[in-house]
Amino acid sequence: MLLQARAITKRFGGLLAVDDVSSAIPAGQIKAIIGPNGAGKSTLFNVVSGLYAATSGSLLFEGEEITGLPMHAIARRGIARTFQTTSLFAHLTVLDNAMLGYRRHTASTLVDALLRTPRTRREERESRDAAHDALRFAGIDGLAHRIAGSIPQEAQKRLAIAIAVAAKPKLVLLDEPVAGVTAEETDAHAALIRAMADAGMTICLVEHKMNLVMGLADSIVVLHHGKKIAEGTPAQISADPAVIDAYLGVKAHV
Ligand SMILES: Nc1ncnc2c1ncn2[C@@H]1O[C@H](COP(=O)(O)OP(=O)(O)OP(=O)(O)O)[C@@H](O)[C@H]1O
Repeated sequence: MLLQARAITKRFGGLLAVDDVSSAIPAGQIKAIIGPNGAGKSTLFNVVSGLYAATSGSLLFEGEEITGLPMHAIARRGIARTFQTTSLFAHLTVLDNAMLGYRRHTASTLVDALLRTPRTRREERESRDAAHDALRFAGIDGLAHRIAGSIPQEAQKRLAIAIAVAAKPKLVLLDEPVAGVTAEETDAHAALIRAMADAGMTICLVEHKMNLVMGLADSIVVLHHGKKIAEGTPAQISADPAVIDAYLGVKAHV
């Protein structure tokens, strides 16, 4: 298993946002987390990526304990994430944003940077190459020198993915990758996510758009009031009465 979550619980005061959730993601799999608003999906992501410390439970990545490590340490292990709300540096270029994604591989200190040591120059070259590769992968290398805040929203979503890809991660956490994009663009994003998996990245995504989830995921975890109520293939999940009751049935009426 690439990632194992064991009995993860996250409490905010009196609220149990994530309640005793266990799951595992084998390398190469696309795992989706679904559930109604407030079910605890983003909170679980935030625990896995190190933004929040779990109240209890443990996380193993490549068999090693990562519970409680800070975000940058988790990123260095090879876990990248995108955020639901775009978290780009809007005033920087598309290329600069993608170069930031590569940071976990660089070791230059401020002194190196000021002295422009050979290490700094080599790392700049490497991160530029990795950033261009990631932008090409996401289909937006043509926008490399544009200001990130000025490109269309769909391209910004692609950039968020490119930033994650530039980190050359083993596991990518995608938080609502197609929120706010059109149906047509959703298909193109699905193809991009599939290409990430084909390139060797393991994917865990939170998404409300069921057509994307059902078409893409190898396995789905369903959360409801912080608890895992089901886990299985898209066919198993779409036929599960508890899931239909808690989520899919409700969505059908919206
Ligand atoms: N930082 C926080 N402080 C306090 N409560 C929080 C915090 N973050 C989330 N919560 C609460 O935890 C619960 C789970 O929220 P979470 O955002 O994880 O749900 P979600 O399934 O991602 O929902 P959505 O689909 O709307 O994004 C909610 O009741 C939410 O209000």
